[in-house]
Amino acid sequence: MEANLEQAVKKLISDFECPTDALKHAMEDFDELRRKGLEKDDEMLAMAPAYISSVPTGEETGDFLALDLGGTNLRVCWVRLLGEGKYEMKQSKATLPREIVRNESAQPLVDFICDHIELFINENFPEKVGVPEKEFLPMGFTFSYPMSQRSIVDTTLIRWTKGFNIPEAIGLDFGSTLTQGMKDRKLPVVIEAVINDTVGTLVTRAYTSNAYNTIMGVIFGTGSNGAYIENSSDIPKLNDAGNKEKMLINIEWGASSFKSLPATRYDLLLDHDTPNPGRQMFEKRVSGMYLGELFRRALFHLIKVYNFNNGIIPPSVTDSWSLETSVLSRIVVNRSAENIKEVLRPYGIRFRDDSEALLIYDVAYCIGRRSARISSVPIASLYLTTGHAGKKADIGVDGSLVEHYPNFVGMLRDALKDVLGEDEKNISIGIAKDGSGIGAALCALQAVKEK
Ligand SMILES: Nc1ncnc2c1ncn2[C@@H]1O[C@H](COP(=O)(O)OP(=O)(O)OP(=O)(O)O)[C@@H](O)[C@H]1O
Repeated sequence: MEANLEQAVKKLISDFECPTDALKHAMEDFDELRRKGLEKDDEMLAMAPAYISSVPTGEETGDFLALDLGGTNLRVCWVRLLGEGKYEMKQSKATLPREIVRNESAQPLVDFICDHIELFINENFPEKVGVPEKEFLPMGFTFSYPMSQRSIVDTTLIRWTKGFNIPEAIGLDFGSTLTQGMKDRKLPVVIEAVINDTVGTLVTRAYTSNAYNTIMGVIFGTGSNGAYIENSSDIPKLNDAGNKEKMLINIEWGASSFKSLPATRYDLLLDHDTPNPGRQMFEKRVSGMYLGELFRRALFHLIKVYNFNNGIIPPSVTDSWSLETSVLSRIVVNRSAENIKEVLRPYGIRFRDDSEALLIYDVAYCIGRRSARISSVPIASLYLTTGHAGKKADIGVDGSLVEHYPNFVGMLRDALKDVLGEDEKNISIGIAKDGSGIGAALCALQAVKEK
């Protein structure tokens, strides 16, 4: 191993450190951004009221379709809520093609979604084809992009995130666009609720956990974002809360930029090469879409400047976005030279000796650890500033990163302990499995009840 390489990795690791003081400063920044977003629109944090005013008790029942348009996948589901926090679910999943999610026109996306709904209905509900409108299947739609809402179904897309770029759809109500697409195809479906996956995660966790004090839903998937429960009276921009005391708020915290958090050279280079430089800065350090790319950039630097891999830059390291975050998970799961060599061999990475492989482990580890530590900022800030300090509180989480990156929740808890001290023990964190699907069904149920 080259001594220079060891020094370079040490420096890299220290660049990815996130000291407790910086996290605490960022919590203050976050609280300021949160309050501004509650005051008026067009602030850095969208703070979008979801027009859902309560969380489920676990006793809800009913059958619903759910549609989940995430950053990576499309899911069409059938959900049966059984009460007692239980459910049955059937789903079909498709990866969203890049040329569809980066397109001048929204029509290819609408067609793609309608194709999948049609297939799902033909397979599971053939008896519904051709029924009159009052017999249509009620559907909850999880649309996880920054949107403003005027009611539980009326939305306006503010901007795309997570690598989507369909300019035509911005400023429009994507739920209506989709409804029109379904009408054109005569699909027997009616959208009853449009929600964000954060809200879906919160309500799903409340439904399934028996915790009674679920206060937040957090996504760690392609993007990262959260929802929480706010007092309607503390949302100055809300004109009409419809006599509802509480309101679930989708924060869009992926957009936060915390001046106090140090940026590495890899963050700056990555940001520069995205379609939205200077924006979504939290997301670019935390979420699944970006961690693999940060790792690729770190490898590139180590090869180019420190002769790692004998100075050979394989295509997996030259080509942007060619290293998935799942690669980091596979490295970090086992700190043995054998594992690291095996995971990185297909990507054209070779090691002079075992200690060099372990250095690369440390690089992968510090990128994931920083993500988990930064994630503590909005969670701890909300816990402290929305009336939960010193009390038990439960948080639902969902997304491939938190589910599959080894010990992500453990690292998040360590950071919470750093910033909250003993209060960390008051917080329970649990995966809200199938949050987008179950959550969409639960919100559709609430919408139907309130009609
Ligand atoms: N094993 C893994 N470990 C860590 N990250 C992973 C793993 N598998 C997938 N990912 C990352 O998770 C992201 C996809 O997250 P998820 O499966 O929750 O999809 P999604 O619902 O489309 O995302 P979102 O909810 O943000 O819209 C991708 O960016 C991918 O790189």
